[in-house]
Amino acid sequence: MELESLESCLNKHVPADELKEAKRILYGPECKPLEITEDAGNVAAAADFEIAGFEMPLTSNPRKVKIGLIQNRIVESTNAPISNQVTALHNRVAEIAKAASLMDVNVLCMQEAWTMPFAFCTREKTPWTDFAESAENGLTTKFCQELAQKHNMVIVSPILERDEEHGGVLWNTAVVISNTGNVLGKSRKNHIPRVGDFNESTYYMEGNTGHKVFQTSFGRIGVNICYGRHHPLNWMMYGINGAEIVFNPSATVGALSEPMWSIEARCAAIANHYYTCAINRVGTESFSNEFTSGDGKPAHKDFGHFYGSSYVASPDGSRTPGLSRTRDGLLVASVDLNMCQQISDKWGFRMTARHEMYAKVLKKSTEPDFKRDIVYEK
Ligand SMILES: NC(=O)NCCC(=O)O
Repeated sequence: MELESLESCLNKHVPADELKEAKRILYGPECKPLEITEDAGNVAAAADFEIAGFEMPLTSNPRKVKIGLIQNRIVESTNAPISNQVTALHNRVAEIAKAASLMDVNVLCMQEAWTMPFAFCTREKTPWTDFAESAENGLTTKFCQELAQKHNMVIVSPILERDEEHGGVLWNTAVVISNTGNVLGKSRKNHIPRVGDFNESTYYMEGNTGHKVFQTSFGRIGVNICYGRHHPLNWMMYGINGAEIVFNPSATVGALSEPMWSIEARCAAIANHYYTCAINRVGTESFSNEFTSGDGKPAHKDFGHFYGSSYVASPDGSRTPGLSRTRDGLLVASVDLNMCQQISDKWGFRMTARHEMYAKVLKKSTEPDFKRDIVYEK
């Protein structure tokens, strides 16, 4: 049986008088519970998903924004007709987005490739490439444009993109939709995993949209998709472009990455003076045909367990508890964007970063005649 969450385990087993101090050390300055409105609670209960809300620490001069993160299982089996799978996921996300709207969420983000099973492990081209859609005018973008207008929310929608203008090639892309319903633009996944069952280079190449930051009515946002979270320079560039919130829509499994999950996005929030939002899907997805991991172990039909645990981290080092490891959920975090500037003024990592020094040596290190600066005893 899967553990429900780290927090449920701590709450159950750590004595009450020590729990507060343990959480301060683990999670930093306290995130206070945010009241779940009765209507939002009722939607979550009826549709059987977790809803959790937190108010993250505030500055003396707050500029508040509410972020919503959705994590979910796939709804239909992986061999159901594609349109049934996509429609079922649209319906599921519409339910959760309704609760987000009842919590006055301003910016909502879904998990990586949210309209499909995470089928890239199979390395089969069909039927999975048929899930790809145009970022600008595909069905899912139209669905999100309606949601954005209806709920007055910015929506970040990570999909498998088919780029019709360039020969129909595929990308792993997040579409950013303004609360007006207009498509603001798109951000493609920069770093493609080649680890374990994550064989995504079979489907698409490293992204070519750089580190775009989108000015929305609710702050400047960037999207660093999944495996990009292992790359500190990738995180850094969104900060250099002025991001105040960076979303990390992901799909990752326990055996591979769980000990890294709570650290990487949180470190990025601290190092770059912005909020980070780590989102992971939930559940175990099975496929009809066996696949191997190229490691001599027996062929198998599933990836293992996607462990959810979505959370938000603040530039002040605090973080929310994670959502469940097993259930669909909506995490609502009320954040204060002025924290980005105040923490930058306090810690001064931009001022002390010495980028000019690193820029030179980094450039040199990519050249074929580069020699490492190692000192040997004579
Ligand atoms: N989707 C994806 O890039 N997963 C790679 C595995 C990981 O980064 O944990």
